[in-house]
Amino acid sequence: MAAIRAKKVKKGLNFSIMIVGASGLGKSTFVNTLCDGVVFPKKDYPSSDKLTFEKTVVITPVNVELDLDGVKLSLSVVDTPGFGDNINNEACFNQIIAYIDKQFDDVLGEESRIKRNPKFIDNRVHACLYFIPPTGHALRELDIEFMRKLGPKVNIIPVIAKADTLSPQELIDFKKRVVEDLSYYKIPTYSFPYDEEEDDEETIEENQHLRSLIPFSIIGADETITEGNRRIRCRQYQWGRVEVDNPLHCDFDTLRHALLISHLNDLKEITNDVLYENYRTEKLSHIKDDDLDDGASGHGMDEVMLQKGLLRREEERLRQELALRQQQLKNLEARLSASQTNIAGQD
Ligand SMILES: Nc1nc2c(ncn2[C@@H]2O[C@H](COP(=O)(O)OP(=O)(O)OP(=O)(O)O)[C@@H](O)[C@H]2O)c(=O)[nH]1
Repeated sequence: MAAIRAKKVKKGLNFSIMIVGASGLGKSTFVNTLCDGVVFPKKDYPSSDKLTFEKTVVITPVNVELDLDGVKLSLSVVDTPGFGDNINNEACFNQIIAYIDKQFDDVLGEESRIKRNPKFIDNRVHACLYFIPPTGHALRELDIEFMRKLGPKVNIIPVIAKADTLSPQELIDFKKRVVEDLSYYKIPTYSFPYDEEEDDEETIEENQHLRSLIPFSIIGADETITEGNRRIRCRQYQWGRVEVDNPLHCDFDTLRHALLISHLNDLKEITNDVLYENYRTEKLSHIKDDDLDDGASGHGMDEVMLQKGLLRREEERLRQELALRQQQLKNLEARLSASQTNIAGQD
């Protein structure tokens, strides 16, 4: 299975990830580290008195072209700054969910067109990284509520932000509590699925390992140093440094590999075959109900389109038949008038 995924990646692909979490949790730094460049410039943070007003969530997709060992990947990063700052987060939830729905609607609309738009861009979100604050306690009500709302629409991958602020033991305990909460509150997240009967041992082991890391611990780099031939992306402290790409320090590198290489196609397939399909079914069944409520005879968008096409064809057929009959009538009238002239001549 892993080999098939790697083959598909070689063709050059597009992929869309959404980054969600409270302000200041290191989302922009993470994206810059993921892309190994400055996608989002470092911000000047306002003083605490300026943070009291309510911010609006601005949904801003940014496209980045990545070269992963010769493989071109067009990555769309959907950042959602400021989520979780407001006392009432309902508006933020709605905006983020509306963004995901809009991408599904665009694909649904495109599928229903008789003539396809060759320039159509599919912007459906394939993975949503949900940044959990490193509180060391458990999931907050806000995290639970939001992930439960998002889960049916997008592959959620929970991550612990700024994992370097927790000691190794605190991190182990926090991960355990988050996993318990995810299960207790039945929060649908991406599960690194595998098939015990069909997949090979290596694939099963890889997925089991990835599952065991959920929620992934993340550290964002704020500088890069060179030691000999080694390029080290890290954060430096008085007591030492944490290395972002070192699996002993955090799960960043493993997550990056899963997201952009090994599980990219699986995330896209689940988005298309499961999440979009569920959305489409629900949406079309609502259209059907609305049609029935209105007394209309259509059965969902596809059926309405079909009925329209059939009606148009019937109209065309009747038009042609009318033209034929009119011609036949004209011929008959001409023959009648000719025979009347003959009769008059004979008289
Ligand atoms: N300790 C630690 N600090 C981090 C980490 N990642 C980012 N930071 C710091 O946290 C601060 C905020 O980082 P940003 O990346 O701007 O956070 P953000 O989530 O994008 O913030 P908003 O765009 O306001 O939502 C910066 O000073 C970063 O240097 C990390 O992994 N560990």
